[in-house]
Amino acid sequence: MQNQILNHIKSSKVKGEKMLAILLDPDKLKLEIISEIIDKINNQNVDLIFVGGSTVQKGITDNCIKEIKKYSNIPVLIFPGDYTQLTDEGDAVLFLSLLSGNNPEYLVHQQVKSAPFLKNSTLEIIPTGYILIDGGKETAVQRVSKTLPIPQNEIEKIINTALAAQYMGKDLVYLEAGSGATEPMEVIIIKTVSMQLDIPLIVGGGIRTKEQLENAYKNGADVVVIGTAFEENLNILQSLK
Ligand SMILES: CC(C)=CCC/C(C)=C/CC/C(C)=C/CC/C(C)=C/COP(=O)(O)OP(=O)(O)O
Ligand SMILES: O=P(O)(O)OC[C@@H](O)CO
Ligand SMILES: [Mg+2]
Repeated sequence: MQNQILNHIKSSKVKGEKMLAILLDPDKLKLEIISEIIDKINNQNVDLIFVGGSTVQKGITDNCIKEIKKYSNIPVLIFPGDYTQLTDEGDAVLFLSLLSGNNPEYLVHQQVKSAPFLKNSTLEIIPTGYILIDGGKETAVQRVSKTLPIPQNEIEKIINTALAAQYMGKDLVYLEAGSGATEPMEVIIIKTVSMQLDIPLIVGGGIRTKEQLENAYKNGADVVVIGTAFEENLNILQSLK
């Protein structure tokens, strides 16, 4: 069905049902351990599985998602660092444009390079404004994209960038503090951005505790993404429930 996953995210937002996404990085996932990993995700209120990385070896996302799909019915969204990560094994792609930076490669060229694949693809395409916020240390996204994050105190710029995403027709905004950020972004950012947006808001980067998760939800995040904390402790989801 067209827009199935986006519609699910939108209707959850309307109902106030918060969503949790777990980020899995194909580079770090040996195929042999995927069944064990999925076992830790199933039945833990995980709504979405994101698969991607800033740099992923070409061609491995395919087998990684195939393996995930053997053990789980949770929708798989490709969260691509570049167009080579696209595969029809996924259910949808967060069709990112890195709006916080001024590198045309990540604003539009990666998207152009993905068009020949996407025109014959079954992936649901979800246009997403991706906004990198300074999380206190240099991140993989920053290194790969050669762009600077927006400082947390430039709140007007963050709001305006998120609004511009919505006006451009993006279906989602993703506020990213960077994978493994020492601290999640200040909740005031989530709050002010979410209050001004009509479209759903994804928040990720540095979220490790139940309190941080709840704070993100309370302040208006519709989807929270957890990657590093799960990589470091596969049993963490029990304590976040
Ligand atoms: C639209 C298509 C086909 C591609 C989008 C390309 C764009 C605009 C990417 C944005 C910039 C970028 C490099 C995003 C990466 C997002 C991501 C998957 C982050 C999670 O991975 P990390 O944890 O940061 O990276 P590693 O763990 O691989 O170091
Ligand atoms: O790895 P963490 O810090 O949980 O961040 C998740 C995601 O937002 C990274 O792109
Ligand atoms: Mg990572």
